[in-house]
Amino acid sequence: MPMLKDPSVKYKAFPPIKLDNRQWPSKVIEKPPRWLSTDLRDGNQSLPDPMSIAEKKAYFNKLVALGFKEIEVAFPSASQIDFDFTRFAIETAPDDVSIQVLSPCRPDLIKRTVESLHGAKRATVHLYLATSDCFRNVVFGLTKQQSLDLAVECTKLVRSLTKDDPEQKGTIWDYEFSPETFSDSDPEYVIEVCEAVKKAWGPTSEKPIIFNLPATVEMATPNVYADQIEYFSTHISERETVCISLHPHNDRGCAVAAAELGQMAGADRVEGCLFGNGERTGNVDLVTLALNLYTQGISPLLDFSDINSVVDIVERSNKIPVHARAPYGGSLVVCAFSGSHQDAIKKGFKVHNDKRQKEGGKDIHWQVPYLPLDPADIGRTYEAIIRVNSQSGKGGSAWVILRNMELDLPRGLQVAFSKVVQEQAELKGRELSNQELCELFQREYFIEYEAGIKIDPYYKIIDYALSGNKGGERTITADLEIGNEKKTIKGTGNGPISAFTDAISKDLGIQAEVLHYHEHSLGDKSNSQAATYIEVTLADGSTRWGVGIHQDVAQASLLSLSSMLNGLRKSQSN
Ligand SMILES: CC(=O)SCCNC(=O)CCNC(=O)[C@H](O)C(C)(C)COP(=O)(O)OP(=O)(O)OC[C@H]1O[C@@H](n2cnc3c(N)ncnc32)[C@H](O)[C@@H]1OP(=O)(O)O
Ligand SMILES: CC(C)C(=O)C(=O)O
Repeated sequence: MPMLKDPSVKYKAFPPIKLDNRQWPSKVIEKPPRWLSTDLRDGNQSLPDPMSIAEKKAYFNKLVALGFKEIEVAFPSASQIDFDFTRFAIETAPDDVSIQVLSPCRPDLIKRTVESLHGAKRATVHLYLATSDCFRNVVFGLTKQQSLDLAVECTKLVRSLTKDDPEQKGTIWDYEFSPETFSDSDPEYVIEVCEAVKKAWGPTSEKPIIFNLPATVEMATPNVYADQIEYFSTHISERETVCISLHPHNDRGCAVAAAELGQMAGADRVEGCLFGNGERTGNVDLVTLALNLYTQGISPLLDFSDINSVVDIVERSNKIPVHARAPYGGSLVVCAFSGSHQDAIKKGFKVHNDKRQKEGGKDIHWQVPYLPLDPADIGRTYEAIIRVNSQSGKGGSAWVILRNMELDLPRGLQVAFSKVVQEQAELKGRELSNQELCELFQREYFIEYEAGIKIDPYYKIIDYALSGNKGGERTITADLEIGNEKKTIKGTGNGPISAFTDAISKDLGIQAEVLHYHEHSLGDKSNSQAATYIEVTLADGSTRWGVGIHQDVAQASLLSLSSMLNGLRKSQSN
């Protein structure tokens, strides 16, 4: 069945909400909402392969560790497993964590649900009843008044079994009512039902009733949901005795936007799942909402410092991978392949780290191009940020060499090495790992370093002696191993480098004039090594780089010249 040329015959645009003088567009989110995780209920009920008890327990413990204070753990009347898991949660929850459970407005199921909570320190009974015309007519066959009466009768039953029952005084009870399909309901009718439910429950400002307003199916643009929330917030009476909770689903891919605009519209609480698991296209992603707050400078009061462990438990429990591009947690979201991004990120990190060093290492405003968040804040390593393939530029491979070998390549050498990398990346047709890049660098410049591979250069410096002449000239006598032969070369100059280039000119017949020289120390240990980078102009006018690493700076310089000789020989033999 192909798509309709005129879909309007089958699909109707969602009508705008009549909301005079809407305020939410000019509002800003200034604090985190009350969070409720429904991973173990709405998330779990939607899984092809539901969590085992062991997986639920591990997930529950992770939610507590992340800082959730309200956790919907089950639908206890649905199965013995859900009932028993509710008991586990009741028995293990910290005193400040409220255990929430869901029940439909069916008295027999409500009684079973309340039974599952016996002895809880804190518990929330959550009832739901759809209020849209579609559900009321198609699923229940009830009139508006009958649905309202059912919601009131069930609320009174919950009250009689919980806060009004002397046997239940040991539990701090909360009550949540969801006009299910709120996003497709007549706003005035929802208010009518909730006013009646509120009257039946009897909330106070200290113990507000939770009205959870679900976009059970996301039906319209996020601004419409915000209008619906603001309408509810401005029309419900005794607003101070009400906690407005959001429960957006993601059918149009807008759940995060809907949840943020809904908070701007007055909501106090958000229900969702980690990385957006849940029915169909999922519930709103609580990780994204929390870290969106964080990158606005607002603590979400949830701890995602080890985001990889969150990804791990979500994937293992749901048996559904977190999308590689999922905000903050996706495997590809803190890495850049394209050259201009890598270049900008590398420069951004340098500016940031230099500024931070000047400030004594304290945290400063984060402004690194393309990275809205410092990956380290959520436990992600910098190494993974820049990865190299055929789309990468000089900055990417230079970043990898810097991070893995501590070699801060001068720009000219970055350009030269990037050509070598590009050739390899195109040859292999894939990303080059950090190890492959470091080995490529070693082989290209014939250098060895602690964690690297063994290199067998043709030109080796075995020993050398420097002597000073009158007038400040220096003479070098260097013992080389060239292939399998030993040879001593001798030259003079104003320093070791010029003396050595003089020696290779006289005794090896290789003209090399130093064009650029850079050096820096490696590591912060007192016996730290020196890295030197030399670019020379050869007799034919071409240029070539050499790299040397040694504790002695002079020796490192000579090694960079022998590196250049080896590279020259390699290019001539190719
Ligand atoms: C939007 C949501 O995610 S809501 C939560 C949904 N989650 C689940 O359903 C998971 C757990 N549910 C279950 O295991 C089962 O539904 C049970 C055990 C609770 C009930 O099973 P059954 O009695 O066989 O009913 P069934 O699953 O077919 O549910 C449909 C019945 O519940 C009624 N119903 C549905 N929602 C509600 C509600 N909120 N309040 C009252 N009745 C409701 C329907 O009208 C229908 O009644 P009918 O059979 O008389 O026509
Ligand atoms: C039970 C309610 C809150 C629900 O899950 C939904 O409407 O999506």
